[in-house]
Amino acid sequence: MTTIIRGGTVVNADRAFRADVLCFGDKIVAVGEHLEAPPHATVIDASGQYVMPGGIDTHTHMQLPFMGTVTADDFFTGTAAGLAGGTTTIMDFVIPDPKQSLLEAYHQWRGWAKKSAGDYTFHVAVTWWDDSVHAEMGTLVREHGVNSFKHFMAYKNAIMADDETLVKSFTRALELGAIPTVHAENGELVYQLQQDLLRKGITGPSAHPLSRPPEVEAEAANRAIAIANVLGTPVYIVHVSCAESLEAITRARAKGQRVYGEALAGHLVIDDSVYYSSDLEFARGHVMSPPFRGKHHQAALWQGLQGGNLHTTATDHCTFCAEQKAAGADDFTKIPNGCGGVEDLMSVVWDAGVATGKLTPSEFVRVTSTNAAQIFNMYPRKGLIATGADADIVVWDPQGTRTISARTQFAKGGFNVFEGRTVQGIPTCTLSAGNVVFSNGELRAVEGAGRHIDRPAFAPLVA
Ligand SMILES: NC(=O)NCCC(=O)O
Ligand SMILES: [Zn+2]
Ligand SMILES: [Zn+2]
Repeated sequence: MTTIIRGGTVVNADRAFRADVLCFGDKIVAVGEHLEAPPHATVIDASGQYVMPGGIDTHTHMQLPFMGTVTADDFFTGTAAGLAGGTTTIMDFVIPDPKQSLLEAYHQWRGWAKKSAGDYTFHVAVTWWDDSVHAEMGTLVREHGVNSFKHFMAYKNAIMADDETLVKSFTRALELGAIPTVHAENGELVYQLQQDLLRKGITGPSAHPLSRPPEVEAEAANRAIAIANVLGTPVYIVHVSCAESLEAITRARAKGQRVYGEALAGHLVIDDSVYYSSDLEFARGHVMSPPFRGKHHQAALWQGLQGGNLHTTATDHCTFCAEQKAAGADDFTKIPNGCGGVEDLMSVVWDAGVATGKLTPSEFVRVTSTNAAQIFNMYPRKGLIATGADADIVVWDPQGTRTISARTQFAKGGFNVFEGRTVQGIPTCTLSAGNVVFSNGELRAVEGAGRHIDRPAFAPLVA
């Protein structure tokens, strides 16, 4: 299939320029002014629009078995929703049960992901430790294109990694040229605070943020950063939600440590008032960890993105419907943690970032794709509009608007944390591997068309 995108402004992380983009098969084969195209080529008119690398959502959970249930979006519906929003690659998580073989879990997730409509790749969680985990990390890196390992410092009595696991896994990741990543929350403190709140009879969703204050996140972020510093490993902190964690990252980076941070679209624009709604279904719908925070944390996160101390944007897309969330109607600790957003990531970051003047279009590309591609070693295949790169492209109308609603979204779960928000900046066309998969509101996602993206170790900018 040959496609030419004519008359737009190509935006890369380093510059923006007027050019046509010619795609053949799954690759970009030419970028330049007034390109010739074969007569049978599909022509996309991008005049007045931006032509940008498709988004990379560094943090999703499709079809995740979690807290006694399974997320509403599977790999087809979740990746298809991403394509509708201009996100063409997701980075999902293999999460082995404690004592489960990492390789067994990896193959399980690879099987589930075969139905993906867009490209995908996996971080693998290290939830326990013994010599077999050490060995399987090596196999995953050398034979399966995994170069990042996730550590949950929260979720005690489930998937929480203790300090021994963190130290041993970080050490192993360093040997292998892989990057350790952490969900930074002190799981013991969360557990104790939860029990305390339940004892006091505070059982509703408003207890959720009380059990996970910023200090709980900051302690874990500081600990992970200190461990990484002692061992000499890079470290990537997922879903940084508060000023205190960002301060830890900023301090470490100022001393030359390779620390990277991810901001979620939700944490950038939603505040903790959602937990105090009298509509308990609405409040439960927002239960995710770390929780939404007070407004000054949002301002800090934007400064982190602007100042280069936060690097990527993501959603932690992890959808549960109201019935699933109702499992915690009498006990907030039983509400499945997670919210959606993969479909809205690009528009929410553009609307609140670029349309308000906080980010330039090139900075937008940097934080929605290029940095992710570089940190996780998919660059220049992903995160760049250039000859030889994957034809994962979003044609972007910077003036176009849309009102986000669960009623019109492609994602499952029947709920949207951005409900009612009118965003400026929308995709008019998305190409995935050279195929038009979304055009002017029409989703043409194909089940199984997505590919697994191998990520070699020793990313040049990181390891
Ligand atoms: N974030 C969340 O609440 N659910 C998904 C699992 C995780 O990332 O912690
Ligand atoms: Zn997490
Ligand atoms: Zn997550």
